[in-house]
Amino acid sequence: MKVDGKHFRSIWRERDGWSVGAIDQRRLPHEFVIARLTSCEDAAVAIRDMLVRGAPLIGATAAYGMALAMREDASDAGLQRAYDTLVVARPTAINLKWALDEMRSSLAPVDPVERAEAAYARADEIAEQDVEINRGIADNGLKLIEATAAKKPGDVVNVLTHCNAGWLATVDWGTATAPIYLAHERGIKVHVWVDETRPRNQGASLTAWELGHHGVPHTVIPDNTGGHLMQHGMVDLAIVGTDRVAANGDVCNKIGTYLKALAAHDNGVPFYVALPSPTIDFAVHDGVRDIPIEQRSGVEVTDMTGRTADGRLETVRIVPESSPVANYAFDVTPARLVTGLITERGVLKPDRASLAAAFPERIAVAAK
Ligand SMILES: CSC[C@@H](O)[C@@H](O)C(=O)COP(=O)(O)O
Repeated sequence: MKVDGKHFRSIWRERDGWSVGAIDQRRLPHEFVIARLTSCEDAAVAIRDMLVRGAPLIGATAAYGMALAMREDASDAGLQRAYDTLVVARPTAINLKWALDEMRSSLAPVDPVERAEAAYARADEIAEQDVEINRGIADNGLKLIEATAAKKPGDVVNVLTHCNAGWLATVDWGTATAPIYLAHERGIKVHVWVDETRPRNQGASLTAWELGHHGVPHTVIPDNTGGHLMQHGMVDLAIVGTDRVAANGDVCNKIGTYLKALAAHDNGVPFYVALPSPTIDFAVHDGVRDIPIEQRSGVEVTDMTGRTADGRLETVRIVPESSPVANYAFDVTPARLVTGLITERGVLKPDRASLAAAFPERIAVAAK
């Protein structure tokens, strides 16, 4: 996607051929800063500290982290050590484990002398595959936006989204935003309601920044606004991303997604989830019960950072010093509240049979 006319992906191999460039997402929307990752530890810290975030990008970063690790120590022990370091960086997005499993199984049979080269090649493939998958999601989700547009000729299609499931959260295009970008490119009038997404404000900081740079009309709303908009016919459809979809179609995504799905259900607003197939976890049968929910530092809740009028970044506390806080980073929306899963292989019903029929090769892997 473009930033000030220049094409960027969220992660790439630098010109030196071995170090890895990534946009430091903690600094957006205030500053556009590129970070250079030069070790497996750098990649693990980038994921843990959310320099990079978003399920597919976490997976791609982990893949490059393995490649960086193979430059340092390509032995069997080194391979396992890199896997163990990266796999615990964040617990909820299953793309992390998916990418590491892919890397480990393709590298294990390779002679250690050739492992570093093979690791970069496989990491590049994982990144390219993400872009291709998201293009598939764009095509399949576009049909839903087109169908909505056809019902209100000349009118704007209003899409509500939560968190950032845009190109910054993937390698390119995004998942939830991919159909929106394509619809915009095709001349369909779309407008996006962007949930601010407390506590880290990925909607206000990242989705709004992305959409703005791409010229897509949008409005940032406080997280509590969606229900009101839906009651008044101001949302045609909701499209969100996901960090893990269980075999039964339950969807884990950024905290607050469940509440939006409830409001959508109550108001007859279609609620779609866009997902690349690596986000499906066939090993988890009941998402509400079994998907691990990351709990993050309370500082994300108590403190807010922003730019002052004279251009300084300032962090202020907004909660009384003595009040305890809780920071659950994700929640799970039961499949019964999801209208459809927008995947690279079509829009699926959120149930075991549909997921299994569309992605049989993933079941075999989960069963191993
Ligand atoms: C295509 S990204 C889908 C999800 O990863 C996204 O909606 C989300 O919840 C991101 O959470 P984050 O905590 O910012 O990594």
